[in-house]
Amino acid sequence: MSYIHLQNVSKIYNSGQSNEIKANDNINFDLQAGELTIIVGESGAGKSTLLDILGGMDTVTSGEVIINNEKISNYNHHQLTTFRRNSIGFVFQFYNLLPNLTARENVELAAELVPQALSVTDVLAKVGLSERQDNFPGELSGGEQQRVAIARAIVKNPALLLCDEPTGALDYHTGKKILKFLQDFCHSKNKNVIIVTHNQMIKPMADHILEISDGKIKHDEINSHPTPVEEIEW
Ligand SMILES: Nc1ncnc2c1ncn2[C@@H]1O[C@H](COP(=O)(O)OP(=O)(O)OP(=O)(O)O)[C@@H](O)[C@H]1O
Repeated sequence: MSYIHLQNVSKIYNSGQSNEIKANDNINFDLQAGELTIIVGESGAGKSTLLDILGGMDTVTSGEVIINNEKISNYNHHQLTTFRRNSIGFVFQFYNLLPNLTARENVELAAELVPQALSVTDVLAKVGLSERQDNFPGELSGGEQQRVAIARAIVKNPALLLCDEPTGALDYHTGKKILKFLQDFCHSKNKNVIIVTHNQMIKPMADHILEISDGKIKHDEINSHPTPVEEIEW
């Protein structure tokens, strides 16, 4: 059984109206446990919609979403909240940190949500922020803020880490470090990481590549020899 299974998944906005949009249009794919997956496509292709569905932040119009043997497409609001809290780490393009909490406090807040949290001190060390943990987000660089956001996501020890354009606000070298961290995290911990991007050049880093266009999966490829991020130029 695949770790993630999507069958005939559609998400239609403004259904039946003149401005109807098929953001996701009959999507089918399977992801195996431990895969780093890149979902790539142009702006408006339906990437964020798909990521939100996988993370239980949005619901499907039709179709089935099964994650770790749980049919989350049948979940009610309360079940989705529990699923998100316990199983999902989410990394956003613009970090979404709480500005009035220090780096450490941002991570602690997430750790308090779940029973299986990792050590806040260890996770901050892992992302290289031990020295900056008492700084507020406004005192940190973009790369440092994104590392706080990643620490906040992984301290929950989630089975599934979802990243929506995680390097979109970062310069080339900082972005590369963040992608290397995500690749190492996935492969060393055997976790599932899904990265949404419009950057075709980073596809070789993934174990699994899904190309999306007009809400449809246009290409589904397994890469049995992913390239280490440090060897990719873009
Ligand atoms: N809440 C909504 N109501 C109506 N239309 C929406 C809504 N959310 C997204 N859409 C539309 O669905 C389509 C897919 O949007 P989505 O955000 O998933 O694309 P994306 O590939 O993530 O784009 P980007 O890279 O620009 O973020 C777009 O046409 C968008 O305008």
